[in-house]
Amino acid sequence: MLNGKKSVLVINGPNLNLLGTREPQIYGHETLADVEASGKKQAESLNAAIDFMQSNWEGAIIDRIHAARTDGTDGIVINPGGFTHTSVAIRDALLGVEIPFVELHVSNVHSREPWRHHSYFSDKAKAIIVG
Ligand SMILES: O=C1C[C@@](O)(C(=O)O)C[C@@H](O)[C@@H]1O
Repeated sequence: MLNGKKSVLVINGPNLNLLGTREPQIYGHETLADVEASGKKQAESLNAAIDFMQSNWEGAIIDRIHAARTDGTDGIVINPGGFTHTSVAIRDALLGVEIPFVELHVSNVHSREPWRHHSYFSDKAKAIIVG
């Protein structure tokens, strides 16, 4: 809780800073700023606090997750980008802080290359949003 409000942390991993220009046929035309603005609006309508971070660095994402343990974060929404399919370390960070998380992907990873079907997060996520 943050100032009496439920608090959500939204983490976007590598290459998601390029949303809007990156392979728009897969990821669409909305920028990360657009996505964050609509998340902010949604949080306001729910009287919740929201914070956003994006990084292309695995360690920076892990450090932010660790900080969430003591900054009042109640839940995390994470799009780990390419780290979805590789990162035991980000998985361990999420499990280590014991904050419930939702896994989110802009594209439907299950309709793409077979190696995108495996996620290090899905079995521990409270919910999964794809596509
Ligand atoms: O970077 C990304 C974005 C992604 O997480 C998505 O949002 O659809 C899917 C991943 O496979 C990919 O590496």
